[in-house]
Formats: sequence, structure tokens, C-alpha cells
Amino acid sequence: MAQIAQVLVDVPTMQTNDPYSYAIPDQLADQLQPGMRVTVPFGHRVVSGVVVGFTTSTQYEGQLKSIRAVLDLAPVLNPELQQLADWLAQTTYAFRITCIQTMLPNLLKASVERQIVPTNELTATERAVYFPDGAARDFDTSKLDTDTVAGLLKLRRAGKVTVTYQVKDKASVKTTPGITTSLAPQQLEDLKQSVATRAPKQAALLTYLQALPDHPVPQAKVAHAAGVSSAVIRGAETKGWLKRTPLEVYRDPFQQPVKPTTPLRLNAEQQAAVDAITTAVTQRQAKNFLVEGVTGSGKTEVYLQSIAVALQQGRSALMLVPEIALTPQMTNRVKARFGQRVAVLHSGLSKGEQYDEWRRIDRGEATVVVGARSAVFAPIQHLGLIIMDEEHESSYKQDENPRYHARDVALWRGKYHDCPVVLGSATPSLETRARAAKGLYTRLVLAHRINDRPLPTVHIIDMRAELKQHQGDDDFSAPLLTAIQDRLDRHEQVVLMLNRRGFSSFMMCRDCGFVLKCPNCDISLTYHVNPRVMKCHYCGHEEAVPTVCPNCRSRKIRYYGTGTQKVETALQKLLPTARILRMDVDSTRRKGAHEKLLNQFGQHDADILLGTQMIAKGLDFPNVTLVGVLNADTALGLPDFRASERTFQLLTQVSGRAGRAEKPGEVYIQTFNPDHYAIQLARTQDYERFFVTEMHMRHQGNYPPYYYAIQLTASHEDESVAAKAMYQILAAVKQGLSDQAIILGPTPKAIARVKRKYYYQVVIKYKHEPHLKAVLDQIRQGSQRAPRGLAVAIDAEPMNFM
Ligand SMILES: Nc1ncnc2c1ncn2[C@@H]1O[C@H](COP(=O)(O)OP(=O)(O)OP(=O)(O)O)[C@@H](O)[C@H]1O
Ligand SMILES: [Zn+2]
Ligand SMILES: [Zn+2]
Repeated sequence: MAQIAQVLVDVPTMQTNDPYSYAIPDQLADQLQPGMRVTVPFGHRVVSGVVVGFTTSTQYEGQLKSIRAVLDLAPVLNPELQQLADWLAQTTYAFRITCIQTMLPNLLKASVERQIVPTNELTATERAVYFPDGAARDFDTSKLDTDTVAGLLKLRRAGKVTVTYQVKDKASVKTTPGITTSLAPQQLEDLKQSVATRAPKQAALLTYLQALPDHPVPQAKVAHAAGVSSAVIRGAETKGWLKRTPLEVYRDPFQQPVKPTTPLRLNAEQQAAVDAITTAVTQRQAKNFLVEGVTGSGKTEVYLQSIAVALQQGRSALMLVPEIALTPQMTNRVKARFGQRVAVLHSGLSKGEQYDEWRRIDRGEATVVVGARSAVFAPIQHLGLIIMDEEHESSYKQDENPRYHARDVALWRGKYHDCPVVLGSATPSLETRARAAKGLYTRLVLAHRINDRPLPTVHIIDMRAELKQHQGDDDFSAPLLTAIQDRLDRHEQVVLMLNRRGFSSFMMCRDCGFVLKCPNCDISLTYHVNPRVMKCHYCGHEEAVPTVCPNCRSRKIRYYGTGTQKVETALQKLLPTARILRMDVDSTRRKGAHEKLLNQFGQHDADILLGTQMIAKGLDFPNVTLVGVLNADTALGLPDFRASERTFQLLTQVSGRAGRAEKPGEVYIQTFNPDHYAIQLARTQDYERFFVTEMHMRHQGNYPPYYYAIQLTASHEDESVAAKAMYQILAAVKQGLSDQAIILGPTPKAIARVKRKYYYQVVIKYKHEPHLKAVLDQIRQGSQRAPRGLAVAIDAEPMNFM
């Protein structure tokens, strides 16, 4: 019985988790492998798909259609990642093909040209048949006949040809001149004798060329090693001593060279953590750890020394960070320790850079991978350790399909590879800390700062009282201003944070109360100073700043609230000599801008770093002795069960930037809710107390982690269509649920209209519902037959219920 290929097709309107059956053309029979992409006829079209398996029988009655072409010479997903895709589809209620696409490097989605390169393994006949002109050839299945494709696949599998990828955009392979010589050592020696005395530089170059390896060496390296100028090298080229050929180089996504570092001497707490982790590494145990270490306790050093042990064991390591663009210091520290072995993956890289890094991982040249969320899918082999820094960060959860959490994927891969997973944070997520309490993770505590430096002293400033007392500026309290001035006098540095979450500066008419809103979304437009424009932060809509109220024609329409630019202007007026660096989405839009600003601050080219939440994490600047939080509680009012947790985490993290070196740190938190427990406990930096308090609140409110949660959302341009769909879905869900489950809604979402669409939601909280999964699978399938324009989303363990 002939083999039949099972293919997941990529047809957005006809998605299913069941593969379709296709006949395999005879020539491809032995060459096709799971994980390869193919094109297949589907209806009247030809579509692409991924082979996920083989079978010998099929339910399908008629004549099977055949696979048209294979797109890959080797599987783009290895067996591990194929299994992972299935698991991801199961647990996130996404389609398998969506999961696979999420996992593939962007490179494979971009237009790439593949070239097949002959190697010396080829027999003369093979060479004659497949490479008649001796050169590499393009692999373009639309131009090659099936026999040739099958033949090439076979050669590839036998390792007789290699494949290179060429990204079609301008960021293709980068080259530098490389030097080779076709002269024999003796010829070079003769030449050297003849020039020795009159041209010592040329002689030096000839000496170097005698020891030149077979492969091309970068010209810069030759020039440096032989101590000659490029003019001497070009002269040698004209004399025929050497040849210059383009040599492929990797783009280095690190602009600055990093100084290598060596392991630090660990303190007792760090040592205990490293011992526990590395025991699991060497014994190849899928054991999971929570490193709960206060800010500045040296968690990074624990990660680095644990990674080093994994590398010694011949294994590789994956280190996840929340957002690479925001954490250049962390990336640099890893690079400083492991140098060329490090690959960095993130969306801020150009296509070409991503391609280079991916290729280095794929070839096994990079054994330490640092990356943000999607790096959790990197095709790393022989994983010996996975680290997730700042594990509480919400950016680890993807907010579109598949709605996965990188932490879950990391734990899955740890199990697959028999390697430990380390979750680290000064403020672990409630879920993680609760799991550690249950014994699912081993808790490793770093309770002290390095060298027993004290945690900063935190002052809470009641802004209600402040505003009553003095008429001045409403952004800065008197004690905070005094403290800033004090730091300026002592030549120390200040970090000021303006919390932008749940907050915006909007236009409001003081006469009629009219608020300028986005015509597409249900939220107010945000006032921007430079350029002066009103902007919607959800859909990007822009319009001119009004001078009269569109509602009552009053001229008293003003902006309300505070933006970083406005605060900068106000602060500069109050402290004319202060050098202020502003860091927000506007000042960091350009590539590398974030790192540049941080470098400036690190070199003390500025006294004050003023920024949004992006300055709260990971910064390690010894000269910062004061941290000010201008508005601690803007997020507390959000209809989000994690509002307190987020506020506590943010305040603790940003406070942790102060006093990390010899000089002690101080923190001022300005708030309108000075008695709120999240703020009070941030004052004492007492995570454990916060955990207990917040767990109690969650227990009372039946929230995660006491309950599991599913959020279902329906959206449509017509509000009634969205609402109706939500009621129908709810009816279906109810049938599968016991009366123990708690259902919230249907309700319009907190921001009910975004990008011209209305959003309705239902939240299900449950403990044990064996039928729920089947019902949700049905909803996912049924969403294919939904009215035009209706989108249904299923989010397991949503980050919020808003
Ligand atoms: N064993 C050690 N001896 C001396 N200095 C150390 C040691 N371990 C770490 N450090 C230094 O202490 C500082 C704080 O360490 P690190 O940034 O790793 O803290 P962290 O726990 O990651 O803090 P945060 O959660 O605030 O980012 C760094 O400057 C680091 O170089
Ligand atoms: Zn008005
Ligand atoms: Zn909008």
C-alpha cells in the first residue's frame, strides 16, 4: 500500500486541526519528511501546507490528489517542535497551522532564495547530473521537475549538498573581503627572500600568507596580524600573491563591543542557588526552580554561572528576557560572559540579522540563545538549561493567536529535554509563587542585596494633602523636589517614573465636560506635544489639537493629565541646571535609541532619567541614589484583577533601581491612595507579605490562581452581532459546565470599541470541568461558520479580564 501524506493546509477560511490526505508522487516517496512544507491542490487553488505525518489508509473515498511540490530540502520543524505545535494547539485552542507559523522564524516567512551548494562528497556522476556547470544552483521548485527535486532531496539527506538561504530584501548576506593565496609555501618563501630587505612590510605579509589556512581569512584580520596596511594588501593582490574574495560575515546586532567578564565570587545565597540548579543540569533532571531574589541580589550572576555549567556539559542554554530592546544591559552581560557563543533573537533585529542569528543556532554555532517571548521556539538542540528572567512580566503572554504563555512552553521544553527551568524575579507572579508553595517549583531565595547593601528607604507621599498645601506644580511634591535638588548638588543620579498604564493626557472642555475621543475606538485621544497632535493609542488615528470645543464652541478646552514631555518641560523649569533624559515610546522609536539613552545616562551625561514603565526593569546604575514615582496609582483603578499585583511589582522593581552600589538609595512614591496595601507593602519591599495578602484577596474574589479562567471574546463592527454571538456561545458553554463554574457576562469589554469593532466577552472561572475542553474545541471549529466579520477569541488564563 502506497504511503499517503497528511498535510495541514494553510487556508485561513477553512482552518481545521485535522490534516488532509494527499498522494505522494513516486519520485518523492522516500524523500518527504514530516515538518517539510509543500504545495498542494485545494479546491481550485494551490495552497501551501506542512506535512505532519504519513498513513496508509484514508477515510477519503475518491481519488486522492497529489502533492504538487516540496518547498523545503529539510524539515523546517524538527520532531520536538512538531510535537510542541500539537500541544500548543491543544492548550491554547488555536489551530495547528497557526501554531506552526508562530514557531517558524520570520526568515522562512519572508521571501528567501535557497541555493544548493555541492560538496566534495558528491560522486562524479552526481556532479555531472545535478551540477553540470559546477556551481551552486537555485532551489526553486516551481522551475525544477519532480525528478530533479527528488534527487536533490536525496543528496541533501545524504549530506552531499548543503543549503544556503538568501533573504531577498536588501539585508541579504553581508560580505567583507577575504584573503586566500594560490601560491605554494615555497613560492612564498622565494618571494620573501627577494623582497626581504627593501620591503619589510611585504615580507611580513608573505610570512603571514605562508601560514594561511585553506579557507579565506578576513582582510582586516590579515592586516592586523601581519601588521600591514590595506594598501600593502592591495599591492600584493596586483602582484598575484593573494586573491581577495567576498567572504560571508554575520551581522553583529550588538553595536558596542562588549568587554569580556569572568565569573564573580558568589555569596552563600547565590552559591546555594547555583548548586541546586547545576545539580539538576548535570543530572539531567527536568526540575523547575523559582529564584526569588530581591532587587540587586545578583540573580544575573546565578543565571550566568548556571549557564556556564550547562555549556561545560556540552549542552546549550536558552535565556528568556521580557523585551530585549528594553534590556540591553542584560543582553550585554550575557554576551560579555559567553562572547561569540551567544545568539540574540528579537523582533527589533533586521531580517538579515534575524537570519544570521537563526542560522547560527541552527548550525549549532550559538549555544546560548537570549531572546524575548518567541525565542522560546528557537530550534536549539541539546538544551541543558532554560532561564526565564522577570518571569512575572506580562509580555511573555502573546495576546493574539496562539495565545500562549512562554513560561508554559519553557516548562514543556524542559520536560522534553530533561533539563531544568529556572524562573527568576524579585516579584514573582502570584501563580508561580503559589506553585512553588505547592512544591511544584523548588524555591531558591536571595533575601539580601549583594554585599548586604540595604534596600532603599521608601517614602510614601500623600498627594491629596500635597495639593491642598501648595498651589505649585501638581506633578512634583515638595519633598521629592528637595530630594532631587539634593542629588544634583551631590552629583548623584535620579530615576523618575511616570506610570502611563491606564493613564493618558486627554482634552477636556472645562465648560461642558466634553472629552475628545477617537472616532474608531471607545477611548479618549492622547495629547502629544511634539509633533503637536491628538493620537489614539489603540488604532493610531491622529487629528489636530482642537482650539474650540466641538460640542459647545467654548475656548476652554484644555488637556488634562500628564505626559512625559509635559513633565520634562515642567521639571526643566523647576530645575534649570538639571540635565534630563526622557525615555518613552517617542524618544525610543529609532532602532538602538533605547540603548544609546541608557549609555548616556550610564556615563553620567545626564542627571535625571525620566521615563515610563520601560525604565523600571533591570537597570543597574551604581550612581542612582534616588527614585521618584510621580503617579503610583493610575493603574489601581483599572477593572483588572491583577491591578494590585501589577502596581506592587512595578513599584518594587522601580524602587530597586536605587542604591545598588556603595551609596544608599531613597525612593519617593507619590500617590492618591497612600493606604492601599499594594502601595504600603511596596514601601517595605515585602514581597512575601504581599503574596499572602493578595492570595487572600484572590481567594475572596474567586480569582486565579484559586480558579482557572477562560476568556471568550466576540467582536464585530455591528454591536448587536457581537453581543448575539456571545450569548449563543455562552449557551453552548453552559451545557458543558457544572454548576460549580462561575460565569461573568456577557458584557461589553472595558474598552468596548477598538478599531471600529465592538467587543463582548464572557469570563469563565472554574476548578474542575472535564467537558469544557471539548466544548471550547467545538467553539473554535464553529467559529469558521460564523457570520462574516465576526471574530471569536478563546484566551486560556488571560492576563486580565478587561
Ligand atoms: N557575587 C557577587 N559579588 C560582587 N558583585 C556581584 C555579585 N553578584 C552580583 N554582583 C553585582 O551586583 C549587582 C546587582 O546584580 P544583578 O543586577 O544581577 O541583580 P538582580 O538580582 O538581577 O537585580 P534586579 O532584579 O534588580 O535586576 C550587579 O552590578 C552585579 O554585577
Ligand atoms: Zn465644551
Ligand atoms: Zn482609535
